[in-house]
Amino acid sequence: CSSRYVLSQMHPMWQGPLAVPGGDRQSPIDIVVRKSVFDPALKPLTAEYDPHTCQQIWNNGYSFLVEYDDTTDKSTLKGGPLKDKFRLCQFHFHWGESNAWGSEHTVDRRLFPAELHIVHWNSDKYSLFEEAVMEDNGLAVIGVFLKVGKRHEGLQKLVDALPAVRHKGSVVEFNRFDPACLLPSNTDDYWTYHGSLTTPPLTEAVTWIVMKQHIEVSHDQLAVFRSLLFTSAEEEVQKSMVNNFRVQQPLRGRTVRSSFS
Ligand SMILES: NS(=O)(=O)c1nccs1
Ligand SMILES: [Zn+2]
Repeated sequence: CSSRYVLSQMHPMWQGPLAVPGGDRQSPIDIVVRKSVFDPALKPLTAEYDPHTCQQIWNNGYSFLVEYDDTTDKSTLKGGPLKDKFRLCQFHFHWGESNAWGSEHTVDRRLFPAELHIVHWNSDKYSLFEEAVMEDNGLAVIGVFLKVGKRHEGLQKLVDALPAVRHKGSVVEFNRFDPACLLPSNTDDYWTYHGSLTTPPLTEAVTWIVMKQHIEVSHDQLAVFRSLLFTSAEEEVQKSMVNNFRVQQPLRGRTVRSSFS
């Protein structure tokens, strides 16, 4: 998908000083469970992904993106808090150098070792990711927390391909991967709120859908994530790709809704 347009504007210093003008719905945030509001109108999510739309894995110098062909509506997300149909574009992760931290969202301040983001754009309203990324109702991102435990069999195919994209800028062909295998068994229980991309351009275009149930991956699988590099092959000093998460942002009066009571 064309999220490379968005992510290629990355620069390491975006973490801190970059204030988004008028940014009052930034992400990530801490989800305070007792302050979330149960909304019985929230529906179950319907994710229908065609594994054949999987195209490649790309190290963009910030994370590794598994990118999908988003020129048709073959892989879509609807339901949940969404009114429109959203097209799968890519998924990626954020993680720490240690298992003690790494996620972007937290639940009652609890940190997880990593967080999966499955990125979709509103194909009922827009015709390209680049357009949707600038609009309020443009994107829907599913967030799933990762915990260290038993090995995730579905993830292993992706883990085995990662050494081929060790350096920033590398791409490897990657086919037939269904991101649904990375969703928790229960996708009916989630929190949802309006926020932003957590990497540049940080636009406030995202309906966040954060799963209550986490998935488990093994310590060794997470170690392969940490073997990736922020730096390209040409750079003298190689830097491990770790701690690629944004600092938490103020809630600014937003309400986080829950699909469960
Ligand atoms: N980390 S994120 O899912 O908010 C994202 N940033 C840019 C494209 S997708
Ligand atoms: Zn992300």
